Amino acid sequence: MFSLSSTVQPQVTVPLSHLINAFHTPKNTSVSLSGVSVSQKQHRDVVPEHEVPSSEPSLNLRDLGLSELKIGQIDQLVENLLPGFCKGKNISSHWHTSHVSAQSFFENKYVFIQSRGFKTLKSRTRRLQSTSERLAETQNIAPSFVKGFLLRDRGSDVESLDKLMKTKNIPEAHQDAFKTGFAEGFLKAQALTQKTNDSLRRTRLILFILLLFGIYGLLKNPFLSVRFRTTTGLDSAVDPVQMKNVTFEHVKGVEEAKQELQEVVEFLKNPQKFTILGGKLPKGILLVGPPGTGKTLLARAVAGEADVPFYYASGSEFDEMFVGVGASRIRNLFREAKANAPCVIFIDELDSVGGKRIESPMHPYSRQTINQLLAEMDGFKPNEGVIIIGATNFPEALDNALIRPGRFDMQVTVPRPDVKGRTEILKWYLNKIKFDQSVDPEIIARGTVGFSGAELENLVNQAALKAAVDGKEMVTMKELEFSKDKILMGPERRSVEIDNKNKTITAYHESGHAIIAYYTKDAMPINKATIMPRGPTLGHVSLLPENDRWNETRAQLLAQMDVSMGGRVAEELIFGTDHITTGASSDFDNATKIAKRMVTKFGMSEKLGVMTYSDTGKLSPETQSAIEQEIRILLRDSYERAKHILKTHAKEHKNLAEALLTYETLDAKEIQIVLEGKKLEVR
Ligand SMILES: Nc1ncnc2c1ncn2[C@@H]1O[C@H](COP(=O)(O)OP(=O)(O)OP(=O)(O)O)[C@@H](O)[C@H]1O
Ligand SMILES: [Zn+2]
Repeated sequence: MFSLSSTVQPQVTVPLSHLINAFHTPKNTSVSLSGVSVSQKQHRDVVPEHEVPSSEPSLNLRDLGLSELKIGQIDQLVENLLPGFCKGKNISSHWHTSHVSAQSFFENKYVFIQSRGFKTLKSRTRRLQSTSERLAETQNIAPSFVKGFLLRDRGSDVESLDKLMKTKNIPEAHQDAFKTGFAEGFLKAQALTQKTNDSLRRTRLILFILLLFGIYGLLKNPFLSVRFRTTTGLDSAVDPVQMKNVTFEHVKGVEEAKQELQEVVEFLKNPQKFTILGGKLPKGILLVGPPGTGKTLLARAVAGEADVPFYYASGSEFDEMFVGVGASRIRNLFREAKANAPCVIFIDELDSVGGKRIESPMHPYSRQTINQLLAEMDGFKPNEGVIIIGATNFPEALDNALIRPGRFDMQVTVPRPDVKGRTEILKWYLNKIKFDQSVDPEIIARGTVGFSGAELENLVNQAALKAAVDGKEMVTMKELEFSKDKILMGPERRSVEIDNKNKTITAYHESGHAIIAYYTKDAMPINKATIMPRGPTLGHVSLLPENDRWNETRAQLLAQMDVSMGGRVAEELIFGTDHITTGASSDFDNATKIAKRMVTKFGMSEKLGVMTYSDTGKLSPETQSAIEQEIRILLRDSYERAKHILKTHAKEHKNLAEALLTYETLDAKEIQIVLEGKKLEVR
């Protein structure tokens, strides 16, 4: 059994203490920023999870509609919104104990709000003003400048709070966060359009709203912890977020994906007509790609282009502790969607609800959830006009049932942008800030290989921040280069380190396969090995059957098993059992499949004899356990053989991995040269 590394689990909550710390270290704006943005979702699988003690109240960034917090936003959040958010939560004692510097700050607010008066509001507003002034002083920048510079308008998504509160599916425990998010979005929107005076009036209004909600929350649910949000989903209604404002125009550098999705848009515009004309569409579309490449954005754009409702759900939301909650959420979601077809249902992080790995004690009811999802997908006809778009970074981790025909049977790859795409994305985000004539996005694009859309957006924002901190009027190449380097080399660009680490792991993994194939008599000869990611896979070794007809003898099957094992064993030998990756577990699956076939189909087991067991379900428990036992033995032996070979040829293994790291792809001849200990010619 392999438990896949827990870092795959999305982590989008930010402990309040981080925000507070961020706020309390105005000098270290960048450091504290990264402390917060560590939890931004695009870093979720490369950054180790924060230790968020369950008693620690935390904010869910996604609920705020944010992928990261920017300096101005932190300021605003902490100053205006968190108190409303914390209201009614049993948190004050927490601040007493562990956050001394934050304690007084928060206690103040706490008392503030409890006085429930307009005077309080006024003084809070004044306080707000003074803080931005204070910040401005320490940074030597004008507050309005900071705002105009950094807070881009995403506020057009925001409708009236009343309406949204009614129509959005928000578990009770999330409502405060939602309100905060709303108010936050509101602030953002008005930051662009309003002058300070005006904005203060609005801020006051928001504070008032929050205050009311705060009191309401206190009366209703005084000790509801933020992270514990399990029981409230059962009866919640689901309603769409209409995304009229997001179109394909907003998604840059993923032309192929857009083209593939164009047909879906046509379908959604007029489902009946589309099907009458003989058009056929999958029910489910899987958007596959690394984090931050715009999968969510694309899904919204599909709905936006077709002008239909967009239902958002995140796989991790279904990850519930109580029986039936996830399943019932799915049911509600589909019921609402079907009633409002044509529409788009988007399920982000599909792997966290539909992954193979979720059958673990950590996720006791996920099987129910996934079954419900499957039942719902089977339960309507293609012409009903409901399109389900799922997003995942790990398609190989998905439950096979999900990708069968009639379910998520269309895959659209959303890759990291190439240089042209990066240029477009940079231009797009540059146009939202003030930048100097001399700025050449293409130069930056050339230096940012491997950056995702979200990272490029971040780069531009960081440059703007830098310019603001330096008291400049505009962003120049200097700031862009600075933030590029900072992201590339600074502590927060862990993804580069991780990318390098991943590359190394992949190199050892793939050379593990190659070494076994090379030194095992009956294995197929190697065709090539590569660590270049192709589609969603990190790397691969391809083998060539010698003859057209690959006659599978027992020895050949065993060799095949060993080759499969090689990748996993290599990871274990080099990096230790703690670091075995997803890719490695699929090797193990592979080997298991072969072993199973050998025992049950090919009669290749001594113990069970020459017979086939076609329907394993009908066998006696004894026979079944004998089969399992045999499979286990085959796997164990294969594992040992692979381990032995890799240990014996540790030096060759290392050489090959290093050659792969240098050349990325090696063909059969080159592999042989390396394994014979000769030098590869520089290509
Ligand atoms: N191709 C792109 N064009 C424009 N903006 C982009 C692009 N990719 C990412 N972004 C920016 O980054 C943000 C995050 O992207 P998004 O949430 O769509 O990524 P994702 O692929 O869904 O990531 P995840 O896998 O983490 O959910 C977007 O809201 C957008 O601001
Ligand atoms: Zn492998």
